[in-house]
Amino acid sequence: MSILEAVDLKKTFANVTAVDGVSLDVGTGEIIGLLGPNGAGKSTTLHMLLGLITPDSGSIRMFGMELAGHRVEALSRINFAASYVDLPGVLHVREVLDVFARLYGVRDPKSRVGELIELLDLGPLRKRKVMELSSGQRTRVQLAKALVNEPSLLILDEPTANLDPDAGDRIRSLLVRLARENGRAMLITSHNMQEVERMCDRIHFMSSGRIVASGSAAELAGVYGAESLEEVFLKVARS
Ligand SMILES: Nc1ncnc2c1ncn2[C@@H]1O[C@H](COP(=O)(O)OP(=O)(O)OP(=O)(O)O)[C@@H](O)[C@H]1O
Repeated sequence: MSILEAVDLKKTFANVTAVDGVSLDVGTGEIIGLLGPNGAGKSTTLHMLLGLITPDSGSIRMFGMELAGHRVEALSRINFAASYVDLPGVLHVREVLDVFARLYGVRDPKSRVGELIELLDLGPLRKRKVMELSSGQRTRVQLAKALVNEPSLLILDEPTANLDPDAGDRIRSLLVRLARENGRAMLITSHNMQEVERMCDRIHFMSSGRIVASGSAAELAGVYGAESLEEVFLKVARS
């Protein structure tokens, strides 16, 4: 079942065309990767899908509803994590998760927050202020926050950017498990090609605001005569 369908999205800031006709869809349990060089338009695309900025044109449907007319209902079923989004720094980790659980109307906030603390290995940090955490620790809190409402669609802008190899590996395994076992759909951006190769069912390469290549990692490697996704990236980015 299609959870997200975006058709022909366009966004221009002053004289910069950030997104120029992007169409994509995400189905139940699918992990879709959005790749591309710096400035390609990935975050702008995600921000339009999240309703944070309004597209100049194009349409977005989530769970069969037009986002523009059903924002509250659609957005209550998705969630988002990015390292550049600040969480309330003076609150303790547990308090932050509790606030978001209540904002999303989670039925039993206390037990959901307990589950997330366990899932993201935040036990030792639960009584620490968010502003005192390292960037990698904050990333784990961001991911816990993104899972608080058990979203059907997770939008993740570089979900493992600040994580050490061990924490990154654990988070990738967790996200893949949530997709495969719980049917959560995900749309992620990443500059880590091994991560994308391991996690994503389908990949879209963006360049100058457009999707210029799409397929599984294996399909893209075949099309570009490359041995790895990293090599595909270099060929696409430099072509
Ligand atoms: N609020 C804004 N005002 C003006 N220009 C913007 C704004 N947001 C993004 N842009 C421009 O739009 C283009 C796409 O930016 P975007 O952040 O979507 O790229 P990205 O693919 O996410 O890049 P990165 O990999 O560096 O995060 C860039 O040229 C950027 O400078």
